[in-house]
Amino acid sequence: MPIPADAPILTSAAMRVAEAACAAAGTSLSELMERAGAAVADTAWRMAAGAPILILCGPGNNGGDGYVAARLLGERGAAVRVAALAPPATDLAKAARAAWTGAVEAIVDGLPPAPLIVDALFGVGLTRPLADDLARRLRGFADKRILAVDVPSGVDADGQHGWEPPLPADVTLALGALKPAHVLLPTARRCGTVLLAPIGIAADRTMCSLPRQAARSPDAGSHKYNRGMLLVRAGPMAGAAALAAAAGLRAGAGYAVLSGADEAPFAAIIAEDGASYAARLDDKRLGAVVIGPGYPASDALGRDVAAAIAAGKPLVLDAAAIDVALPRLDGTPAILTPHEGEFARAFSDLAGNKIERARAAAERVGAVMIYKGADTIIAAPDGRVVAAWPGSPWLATAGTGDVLAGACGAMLASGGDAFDAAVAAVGWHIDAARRIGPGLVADDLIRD
Ligand SMILES: NC(=O)C1=CN([C@@H]2O[C@H](COP(=O)(O)OP(=O)(O)OC[C@H]3O[C@@H](n4cnc5c(N)ncnc54)[C@H](OP(=O)(O)O)[C@@H]3O)[C@@H](O)[C@H]2O)[C@@H](O)CC1
Ligand SMILES: [K+]
Repeated sequence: MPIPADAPILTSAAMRVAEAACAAAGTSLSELMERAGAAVADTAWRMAAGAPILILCGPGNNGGDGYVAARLLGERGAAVRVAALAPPATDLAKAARAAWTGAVEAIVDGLPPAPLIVDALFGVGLTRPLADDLARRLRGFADKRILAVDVPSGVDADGQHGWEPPLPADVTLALGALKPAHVLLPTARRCGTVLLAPIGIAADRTMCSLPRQAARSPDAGSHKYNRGMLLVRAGPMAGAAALAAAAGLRAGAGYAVLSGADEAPFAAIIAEDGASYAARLDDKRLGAVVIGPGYPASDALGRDVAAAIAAGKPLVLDAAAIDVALPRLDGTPAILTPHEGEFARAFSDLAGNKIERARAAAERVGAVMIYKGADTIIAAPDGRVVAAWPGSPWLATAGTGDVLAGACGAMLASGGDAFDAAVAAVGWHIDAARRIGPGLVADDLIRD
């Protein structure tokens, strides 16, 4: 289920702002609809490969895009039919309907299907779940190829309601920008391959999909300390911290110390007993501290986290270390990596979709949040968001969170912005998982 990299994500309200800005800058809304319809027609043309196409049009501008696409496909010689749910209700959709000279069938039981169905029923203007009889009729097309215009109809584009569409798409053509529903579960799974038609909208980029990761190569002036010196503090389950330290080296740290452990997976990692932890925290060359992997809540964890915060080093906090650190962070640069259960425990009062909750948590704590899951969201206190859907399903296995924490440590230790470090670490983690694929165990991520 690929999705365009580094693409803007806009809510329906932000789409309307962008649309108005376009109009103010001289591009009419009918021109935008023409561009949208042309992009739908191109995609449908390729997907149909000569087979007949049935376009289902709704009453709003999503339906308007469908009528424009029908006209353009007809002009190209495609075998295209149109069926409408209701007459067009907006001026733009009325004009698009009027320019379609073919027949308009009704969406009723027994409507003959076509090998390709274009779903132009509802886009960002959906305000409630679909009526039962419409949902039932749409389910009847489930064995056809489905191209959804903007979002699969029935989906709440803003991702506030997890309404699932009766007709999941093989391809969804997002118009102008991605929408939260394309990157958040459960709806992201129903969008198929997501493509983006830019249509000339100047979209705000505060919220984007995960960018492609450039290879991070050391340069001629690099040495082990300026590539990033990383300290991983082990708890009772030292294996998890060892995974984090090894991942830190693999992700590009120049030097990794594993404090409080007898052995490490690589000879290149300095494994030492916990007594020197305080001295390590004082080391001026130290770039970041990772604490939490394999370290359940205890007085010792509280002391170790407090010492790390007092040292003022950039922190990566995972698992129980998140709860311990929250009341004390107070401006320390940090990346927090909660999974669903940890997030719910720490931020049980926050409401909204996953993006909004991640953002609110980051703002409250003043630290970067990597809210993990198949639809990982990275949020900064200043409102920036990167959505990492679809990740790799092979990461759903023990130890991969420890590896991510170590990768965050490496990116943070090399200096720079904590949000950029978190994005780079999530990207590194997903790329590594995709290279390995079936049968992945967390240890594979640190091998090569
Ligand atoms: N933004 C842009 O830059 C561009 C946007 N473009 C396109 O416009 C789309 C947005 O269009 P839109 O705002 O007209 O809304 P849309 O999704 O067609 O539906 C609204 C209609 O549906 C109705 N309705 C709602 N829920 C319903 C339900 N459950 N069951 C039944 N009816 C329901 C609602 O009526 P009401 O709620 O008043 O009853 C209203 O009549 C966008 O996704 C993209 O495709 C492009 O053309 C170009 C550039
Ligand atoms: K649609």
